[in-house]
Amino acid sequence: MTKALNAEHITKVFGGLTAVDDVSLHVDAKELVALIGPNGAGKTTFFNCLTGVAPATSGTVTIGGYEVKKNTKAYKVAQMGISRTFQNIRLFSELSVLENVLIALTNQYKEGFFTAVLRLPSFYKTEASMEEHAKRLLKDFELEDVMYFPAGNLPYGVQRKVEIVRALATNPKIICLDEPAAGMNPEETADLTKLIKKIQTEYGIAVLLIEHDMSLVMKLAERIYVLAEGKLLAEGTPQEIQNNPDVINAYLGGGANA
Ligand SMILES: Nc1ncnc2c1ncn2[C@@H]1O[C@H](COP(=O)(O)OP(=O)(O)OP(=O)(O)O)[C@@H](O)[C@H]1O
Repeated sequence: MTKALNAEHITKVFGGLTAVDDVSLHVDAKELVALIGPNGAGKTTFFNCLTGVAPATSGTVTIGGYEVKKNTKAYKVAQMGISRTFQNIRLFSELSVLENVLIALTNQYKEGFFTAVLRLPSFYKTEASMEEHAKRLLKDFELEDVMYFPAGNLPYGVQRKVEIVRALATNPKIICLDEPAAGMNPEETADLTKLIKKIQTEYGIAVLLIEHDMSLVMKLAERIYVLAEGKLLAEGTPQEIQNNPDVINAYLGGGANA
């Protein structure tokens, strides 16, 4: 089976600091994998290498079997089938929830230049299909009640949810979520857990999850990779990771939210 994501020997150097050091990781199609590690371990930097936000110093990334060429722009990498969320919410706060999702859909509903400029009938048909698609997604994730609200006015947990649905709207092979539960209350975290599971099982999209909330990770992940000081410390099932002495020493025993 083609892997949703295959990253081999990724290294990222900032000046004198090697933030990610020869890390290889893969996510199979429809698999849910977590990447954990103490603060500063290199998790977000690794995500940035995967998604073209800050290209790796060395190493290769393939998405759905296609290699990401060096210096490919982040939006081109996204078009190859990887989408992500950031630690800090990056919605268009003045726009409505619906408009935020519509923006993410535009790549899938491309219109010819003349069709758009001349406002030919197919332009309006495409617009209507996009809106229907966006509303279907919002309904599916129980966001239809807030779809006309400015995204920036919504509670934090709801904004996070909108951001994930927006990432889903690009029709990716894999979604990378960077600490989606950070700052959420227990009720919001429970809702988020269901949402992530739904992306994997009902939408058939692979998920790579960075998260400090260990109960969420242990509940959701099929496999876990552990980073420490930029290096891959361990890889295994949740049970193997929980019982790995190196991991307990470096992370779970180090005051993490276990
Ligand atoms: N743009 C940058 N320039 C220089 N150093 C950086 C840059 N980005 C990250 N770093 C450094 O790289 C290391 C890894 O940081 P990174 O944010 O990837 O860790 P993390 O595992 O995601 O941490 P956290 O769990 O706190 O988000 C840190 O020492 C950080 O200071």
